[in-house]
Amino acid sequence: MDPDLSSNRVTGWDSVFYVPAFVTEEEEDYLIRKIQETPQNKWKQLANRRLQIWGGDLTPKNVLIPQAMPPFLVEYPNLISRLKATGAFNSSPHQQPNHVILNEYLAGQGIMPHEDGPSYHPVVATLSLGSHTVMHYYRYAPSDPAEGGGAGRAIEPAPALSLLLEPRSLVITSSALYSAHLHGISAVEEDTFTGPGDSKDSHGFCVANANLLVGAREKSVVEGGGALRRGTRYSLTCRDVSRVAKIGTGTAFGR
Ligand SMILES: O=C(O)CCC(=O)C(=O)O
Ligand SMILES: [Fe+2]
Repeated sequence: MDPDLSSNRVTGWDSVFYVPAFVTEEEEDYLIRKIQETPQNKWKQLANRRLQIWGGDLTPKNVLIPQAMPPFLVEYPNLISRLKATGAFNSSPHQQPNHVILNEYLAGQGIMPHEDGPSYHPVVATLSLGSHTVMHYYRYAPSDPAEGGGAGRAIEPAPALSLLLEPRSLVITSSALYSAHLHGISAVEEDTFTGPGDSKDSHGFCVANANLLVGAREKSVVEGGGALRRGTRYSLTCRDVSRVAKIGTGTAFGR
C-alpha cells in the first residue's frame, strides 16, 4: 500500500484506510448530477436498493467482458486516475480499478452482510456521495464441525469493525478484511451513537475511524452521542477484476 495513505490508516487495522473529503462538494454535486442523468435502463432494481454496473459484465467464470467507463469516471473529476494515485491498487493486476458498482440507497435501505466474492483482486475503494452511512464488518462465528462450514455459516452478532463513512469520503479495504470478514449496512433511517462508552456486549459499536472524521456534526455525535439522519447515498465501489476478456478474439487472459 502506498505510504501516502499511512496517515489515513484506521487504528488497529493494517488493511483499512479512510480518506475524508476525497472529492470536493462541487465534484460531489457534479457526480450525483451525472448519476441521476444516466438512462433509467442502466439501473438494476434489487429488493432493497438500485445499482448500476460500469466497466463491463462478469461471466459466471469471473471474467470481465470489458466496456468503456462513462466519461464522468474517466474525465473530470478524474476519479479513476485519482484512485490509481492513492497507491491502493499498486499490487493489483491492472494497478487501477476496471470495474465500478454504483449503489443507490434511500434512507432506510441497507445491504445484508456479505462477501464480495472471488472475481476481484482483494482491494475495494468505495466513494460515498450524498449521505453518510455506517459500514459494519463482521467475523464468522467459530464454525461447528458438525455443520461443515460453508454457506449459511453463522456470523458474530457484534461487528468486529464499524466505520462512519462521511459523504465525499473514500474507504479502502483489502486483504483479511476483504476476504475473511463480511460487510453490511443496517437498513435504518438514522444511525444512533451513544458516544465512546459504547458496549460491544450489547451489540453496540465503536466508530473505529472517529479520529479521522472531518464533519463537525459527525464528530460531535461520535464523541458525545446523538443521531445522524440518512439521506440518499450513492456508493461507487471500485475494484480490479483480475481476468479480462480480450475483446474481438473471445479469449481470456490474466491467469
Ligand atoms: O455501499 C457500500 O458502501 C457497499 C456496497 C457493497 O458492499 C457492494 O456493492 O458489494
Ligand atoms: Fe460488498
